[in-house]
Amino acid sequence: MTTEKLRWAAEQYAQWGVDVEAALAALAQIPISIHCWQGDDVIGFDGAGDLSGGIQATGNYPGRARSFTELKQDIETMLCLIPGHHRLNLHASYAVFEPGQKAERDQLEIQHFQPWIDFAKERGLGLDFNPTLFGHPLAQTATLSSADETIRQFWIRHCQACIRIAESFADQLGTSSLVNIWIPDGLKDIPADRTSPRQRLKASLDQILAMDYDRSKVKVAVESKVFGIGIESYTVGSHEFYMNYAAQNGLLCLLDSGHYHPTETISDKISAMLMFTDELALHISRPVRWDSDHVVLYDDETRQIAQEIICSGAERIRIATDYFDASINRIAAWVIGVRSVQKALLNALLTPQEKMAKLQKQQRFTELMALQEQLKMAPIGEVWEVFCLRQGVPGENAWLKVVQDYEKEVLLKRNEEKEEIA
Ligand SMILES: C[C@H](O)[C@H](O)[C@@H](O)C(=O)CO
Ligand SMILES: [Mn+2]
Repeated sequence: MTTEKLRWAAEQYAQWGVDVEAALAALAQIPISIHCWQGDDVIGFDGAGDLSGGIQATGNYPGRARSFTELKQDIETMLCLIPGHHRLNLHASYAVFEPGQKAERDQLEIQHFQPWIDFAKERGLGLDFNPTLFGHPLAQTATLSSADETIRQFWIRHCQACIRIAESFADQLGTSSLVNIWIPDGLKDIPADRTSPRQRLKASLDQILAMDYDRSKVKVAVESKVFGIGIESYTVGSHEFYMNYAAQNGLLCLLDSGHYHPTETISDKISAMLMFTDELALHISRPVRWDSDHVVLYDDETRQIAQEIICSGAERIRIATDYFDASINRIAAWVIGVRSVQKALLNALLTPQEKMAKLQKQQRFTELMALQEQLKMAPIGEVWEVFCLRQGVPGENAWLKVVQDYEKEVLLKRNEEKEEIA
């Protein structure tokens, strides 16, 4: 039945000159860096402090992962429901300590992440990393832009420790690791001095990058933001700051789709940024009114982002997901979000891009619009089902039952059991 369906779908797409098998093969080669923090509402394991920094995981759905063991179990369940081969994106706050062991964030070492490396090695996953400059007593006011030198140096040491740890990820897993720096520094109301914090942030980044590390193994990215809760009027790490800093220092500029003004989209930025840099990093999220970190859906902007990724060359773009929804089953949130990104990438791979670019160049906009609308009725669902089948994961109508069974057998029992330690 599936073969018949794929044959019929392939015939439909062939009318537009699209090769379905080539699209399926290309999709299987595009890794998504899946964020670990959807599994536990960005709390982490080091108990340093409640989530802060102007971000929020809203909702209180039962069964949140409370330890490495529980989060690993949830990630394993999630990975069985997502087609393809991907990467795991960790935050430094997910350090795994032996009972009674602890380490401050500026003292973190590879031993604190070896359980994650072993997990990744067993499953053929790459690991990406994020210094955690929030949810900590020394992140209450500012971090890399702090006027308190002791605080600023603490966070510089933390970022340098994370680069050293990521270098070991790359050594042990044989794939480079992205270290993405995002800081929550900013002000609730109108600043008197926008310049000095930015001068301190620049000095901090210069000091971090002065360390000796292998730039073929560790790719450092910097992530901008327009505002956060409690820092509505000014963020030190603005897009203009990081876009220029990244270009001047050979870093990746990371665009988070929830970090711009409500009517501003990152899809339009991708081709412009890649005119002037070799690589770009993305956090695909879904803002609703603000950087609300809603689960990514198969919507217009996600499809546009995917279109730009495929047109620009997926090998130049590090794709990651970033959202944290605590109002629904957290494994379902992962599965829906990552599969939405993949569906959007498949849609882009099934688009007759050259044909459409030619219509634009010839200013045949009537035909272009008609073709764009016609393609919305194309049978992508049949092709997606075959992709899931070939990748050994349940199709659209089957994966939720697996999550619901897991919820009954595992997640709901967590509330009855005491919290595990490791
Ligand atoms: C937890 C992540 O580091 C965080 O979401 C950051 O990437 C971000 O987008 C903050 O708004
Ligand atoms: Mn982000």
